[in-house]
Amino acid sequence: MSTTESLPITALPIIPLPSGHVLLPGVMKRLHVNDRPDIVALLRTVFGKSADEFLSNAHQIVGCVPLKPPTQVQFLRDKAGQSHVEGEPESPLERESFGVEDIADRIIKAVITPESKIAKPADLFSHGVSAKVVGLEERTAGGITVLVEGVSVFKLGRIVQEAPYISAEVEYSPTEDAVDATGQKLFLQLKSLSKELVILLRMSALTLRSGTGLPPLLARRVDQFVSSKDPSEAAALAHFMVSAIDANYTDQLAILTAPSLNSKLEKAVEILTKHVNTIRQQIKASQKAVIRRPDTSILRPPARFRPFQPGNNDDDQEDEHGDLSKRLQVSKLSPEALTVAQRELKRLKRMSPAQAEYQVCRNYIENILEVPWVKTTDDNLDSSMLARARKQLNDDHHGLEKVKRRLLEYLAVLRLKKQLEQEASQAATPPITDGKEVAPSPRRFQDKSPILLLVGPPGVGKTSLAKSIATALGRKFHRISLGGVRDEAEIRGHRRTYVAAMPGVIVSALKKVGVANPVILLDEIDKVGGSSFHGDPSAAMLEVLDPEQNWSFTDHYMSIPIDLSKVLFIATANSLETIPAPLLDRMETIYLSGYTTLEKKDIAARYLVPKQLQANGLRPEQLSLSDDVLLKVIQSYTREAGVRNLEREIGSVCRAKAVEYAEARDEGKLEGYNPNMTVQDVENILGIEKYEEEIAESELRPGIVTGLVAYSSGLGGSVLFIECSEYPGNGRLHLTGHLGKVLKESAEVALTWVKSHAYLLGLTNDPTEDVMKNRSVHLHCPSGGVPKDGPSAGCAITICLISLFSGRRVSPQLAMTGEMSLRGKVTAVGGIREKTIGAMRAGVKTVLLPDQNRKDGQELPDEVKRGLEVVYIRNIWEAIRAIWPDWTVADVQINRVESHL
Ligand SMILES: Nc1ncnc2c1ncn2[C@@H]1O[C@H](COP(=O)(O)OP(=O)(O)OP(=O)(O)O)[C@@H](O)[C@H]1O
Repeated sequence: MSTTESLPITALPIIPLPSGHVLLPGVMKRLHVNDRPDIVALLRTVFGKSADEFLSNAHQIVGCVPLKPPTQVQFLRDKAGQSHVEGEPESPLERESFGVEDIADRIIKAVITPESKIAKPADLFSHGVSAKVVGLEERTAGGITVLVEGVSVFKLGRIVQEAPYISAEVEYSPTEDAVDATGQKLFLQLKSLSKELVILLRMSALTLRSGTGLPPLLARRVDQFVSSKDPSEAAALAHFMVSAIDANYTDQLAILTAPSLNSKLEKAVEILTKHVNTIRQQIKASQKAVIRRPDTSILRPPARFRPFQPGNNDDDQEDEHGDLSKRLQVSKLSPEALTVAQRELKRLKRMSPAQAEYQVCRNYIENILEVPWVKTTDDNLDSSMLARARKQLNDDHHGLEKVKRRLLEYLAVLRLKKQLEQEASQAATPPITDGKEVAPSPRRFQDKSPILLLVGPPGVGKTSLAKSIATALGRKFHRISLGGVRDEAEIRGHRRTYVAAMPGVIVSALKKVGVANPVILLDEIDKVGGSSFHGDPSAAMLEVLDPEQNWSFTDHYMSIPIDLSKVLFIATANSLETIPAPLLDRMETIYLSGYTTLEKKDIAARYLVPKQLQANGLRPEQLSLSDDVLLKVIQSYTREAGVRNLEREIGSVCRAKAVEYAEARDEGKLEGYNPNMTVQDVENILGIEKYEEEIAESELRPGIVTGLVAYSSGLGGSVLFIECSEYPGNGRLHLTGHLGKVLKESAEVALTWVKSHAYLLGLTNDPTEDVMKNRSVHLHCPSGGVPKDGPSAGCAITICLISLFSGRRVSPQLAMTGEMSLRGKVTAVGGIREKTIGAMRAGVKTVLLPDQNRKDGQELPDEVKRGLEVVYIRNIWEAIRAIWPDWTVADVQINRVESHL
């Protein structure tokens, strides 16, 4: 739109614009005037000297005329927007700094910094723009700023005056044409380019650090301004946009002199397109730069602490992605795992390594790739498997016949199942697509073999049995120690949302062995913590150990179902008491009881001595340990159900002998070295005896009875002395010796029974007399520091009280165990094997066992059967008869009276 007709002025005072500046209609411009007496004179004359005069003359129009572009030199601008003149490029760097391909050959010589000078009429460009002076400002740095607003384009005519300022006749350009169809198209193009530019400038405010971006508020305003324009304002939009982007001098001059609206719009579209492309490139380049040099100074340690990382650049990142993709292609994953891994890899490719999430995602993919989803080792399940397994178990372990038999049964079943599986899979051959193996269908044969639980005292060979099974099967072996696991996350892994999240022990074990069918030993399953605020680890074990569920075990970190059905789990425990019932229910228990002295001697001779000789660098002929020596070590230096301490003591003996041998050899006195070890040598090497025969020290007096105890900690069995003493009192029973509740109750039951049968026993003269009248009894079990509990001392306490009241002694070589009811009935107890072995070790000759334990008695080791006389009793009367065969008082009562209540 033109305002030509409303402007009658034909001669205008002219402000020559500073070099490189162009004013366009509708646009405001600040002109910094410094050292320009011509402009100061113009302003004084035209607008008066005072502010009031200026305001009253504010309608005055001036002509703003740009300077002619130098004809002999071409202006070019570099990326930083500086003007340069054409010339030969001096270096690739110089060429690079322009980054404009089409001027690559011509290029740039020097930076032009035009000094302000008083322009002459000859310097003026042919066209200019009439403008309103809308403001004047004094500058702090000196000079003034003139604010002008462009009104209309004119052609410069005759110069009317040259000094003190230029004044010239002007000829306004004709009214602009109405917008035709082409103009309409160009206008729309210009509008959309303008909008795109605003968006790009907003984006660059986020990505570029150079401050080229547009603040959001301003961007919105510009956007609104552009949107509000209609085709009739096409020229105004062109002027505004070309000025706003600060297009180069020649382009602005081209707009100024455009002969028609369409050519102006065409030029504006061209300028804007160029500009939009440049900004796009800048944004792209800046994104690359972010990837190349992530500005993560906050996230990273300072450079001097940073380890050297070779080639931390784009290529490395692409290598990493390529490497992961390759591994993904070759790894055999389950279909679910493959889908997840592909999805995560896609996510990873979109991320910048500077993002914290990048490493998390990468670790996750690595973990998926490391888990053996389908890879297995071939089981040695051929026809010779059972014979081989039997040999392996026998080679590694002495005795344990029952356990070995059970393990062989287990392996036989496994083999039969495997055969069935093979037959089934042959019948339904898996589909092959594109030569690739198809993952097994979820309805395949599931191996639901029971999970074995080996229970027994420490050092009886539970771990080594599991290892032997793995060797016999040819499977990989891994041991997971569950002792002290309190946190469910240790078994199931942490969710990935946590910092430093990891998979749980089960997945870690699979990653370590690298196959899906290892033998995994879950050691010390009885020491897994119960439910707490950390979750319930034993509940997590339920899923692991349930053959019905564990084919789709879900680790919190992996969150993909993992098939554990091919894993052979073997658990070990020292006692069953702390294992939760549901967990116990899922396992098949195999008991391993402690070894007898003779068994230990055999184990030592066949396995431990050769092992320790080798460990200490001795040859078999350089040390010989006789049976006596071994027995001495077993009986005087170890007291345990297993053989771990025994192995350690044998190790000490071997070391001492190794030193002796080495010294003899070094001194050349080998002929004086004696490879045979004597019992005396053992005492010299191992020091004074740690354990002496307990029976030897016990005195024979009324009120002392030898009971039997099996330690719940799995330490085997031993004897337990029960001592009673009476003192004048009011019938009180005083109990000491760290006794548990059940044991105390047993003592009360025993006292009640004795009181009620005192007359029959001949302890009182009158059936109505209280045997406890005027006396109190103190019952004590020595080793007061060791907690004792359980009902099995009932019989022994009763006998102890009877012995005290009757004054009859009980032989210390006679021990007894059995729970007693209030009717005097002796009932079954546990741990018979441990108790009898302990009794024999302590020098006991006769044991009284409940008749109900006859079956356990029959299964006792031959050595125990030979060394101990076992008497089975059904009630306390039978016990009395067995202990004091000469006591006739009670004899009469045995079969007639069982109970007096
Ligand atoms: N019957 C046996 N024959 C040969 N060696 C044995 C026998 N029993 C145990 N050993 C040996 O005793 C040592 C300890 O055994 P192992 O580590 O298997 O005990 P464990 O029952 O697993 O103990 P814990 O409950 O403390 O883990 C091993 O060196 C093992 O070879």
